[in-house]
Amino acid sequence: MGTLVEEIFSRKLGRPVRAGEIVMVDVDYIMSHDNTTPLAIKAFRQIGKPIHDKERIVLFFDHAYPAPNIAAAENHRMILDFVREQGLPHFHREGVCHQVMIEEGYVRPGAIIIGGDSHSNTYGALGAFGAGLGSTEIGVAWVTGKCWFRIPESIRVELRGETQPGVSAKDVMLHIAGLLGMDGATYKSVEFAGEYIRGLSVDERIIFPNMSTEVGAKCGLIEADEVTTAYLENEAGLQGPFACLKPLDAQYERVIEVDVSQLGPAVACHPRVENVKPIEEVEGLEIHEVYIGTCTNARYGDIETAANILRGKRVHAYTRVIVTPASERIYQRALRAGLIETLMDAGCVVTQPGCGACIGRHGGILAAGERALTTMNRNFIGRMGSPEAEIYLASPATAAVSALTGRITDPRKA
Ligand SMILES: CC(C)[C@H](C(=O)O)[C@@H](O)C(=O)O
Ligand code: SF4
Repeated sequence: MGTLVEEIFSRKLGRPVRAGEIVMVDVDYIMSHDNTTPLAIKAFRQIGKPIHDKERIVLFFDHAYPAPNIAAAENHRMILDFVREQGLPHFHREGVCHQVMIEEGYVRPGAIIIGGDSHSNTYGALGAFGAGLGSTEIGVAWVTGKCWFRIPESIRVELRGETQPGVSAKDVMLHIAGLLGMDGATYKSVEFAGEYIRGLSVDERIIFPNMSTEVGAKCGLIEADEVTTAYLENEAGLQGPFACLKPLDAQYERVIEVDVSQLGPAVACHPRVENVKPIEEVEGLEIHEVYIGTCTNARYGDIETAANILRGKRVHAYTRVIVTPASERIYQRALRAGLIETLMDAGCVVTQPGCGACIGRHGGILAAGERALTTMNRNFIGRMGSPEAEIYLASPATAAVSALTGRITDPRKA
């Protein structure tokens, strides 16, 4: 009996655990990528002991892949040598780590997964505990197969109603980020629930735990239901039974209720995610780059939304528009459906799957004085390149409509 995070840890440990307790648990998977694996390897070498279970380690090249410069190339070389030396079986290059973790079936309801990446919270969309940790802890977990946690207190976000046309799950999450603020859920578990969440696809649900990181949360969770299990069977190739845990007689530190039918399209303004404004307040602001990508909003439905808006039109002459599908699977599906052609005909640059322009390494770096409108989750200073550039966060529909005008534009007016 307890909150969803308490239920997940209680099941794993075989005894009831409560918020505030410090526990040591076996982790199901340990994820890291090209940006965080090098320091994990360093810690691993310092410990000098063998890997506990190779099956539980999942490694990615996604943050700067294919290598955009010599340093990234040397980095990949070093990691690949390690993968071969250790004979690690789970090595991926098919897109953003979090998306591929889910697609490839590493994420099961009830699982405990740690990742050397702050958006490892994403796995909570399928009822798994996912948390980001530092590289040293990743290296230690390779050796022990375990990790310690302080069980977090929980905030419940109850969402009801249906969104109006032109308003998407991203707008709802931006609204919540504005409501909670960037330290509004520090080290908490944020449970997203209610009829609105139940009515969303897994692809849309992912946005909420993914961006729980932006409000400081240790994890973001959605209880697994029949939508989750259908996804796991049909998309991730998993077979049940699944541990679809539910909170029971739970004690929440705070319960927030939002009627989503009252919300309009939202924009998180530079340089803080919590700086969320109704689109009317920023409409008309000139933009130099539109970036549709990342683990937050580059799934099939997002690409489809953008393609439907851009079909038969041309993006603004002075705005570059970059679309980076989150994974190869999404890219190929979009290709087969003709969406990539539609986007290219409209003047978009479609890049290889991965983190792309998200952290300013390659594929869409901003110059000083430039302003980007993107479907990402973060907009702090310097995130996409020059510290003198500005980043505004929005939904795929807002991004696509704005690509046509070169200015922040309300998707309801398209
Ligand atoms: C580079 C990596 C460690 C980082 C993270 O942990 O989140 C990145 O993925 C990000 O989104 O800022
Ligand atoms: S897409 Fe962006 S937010 Fe997601 S893991 Fe990559 S760099 Fe981080």
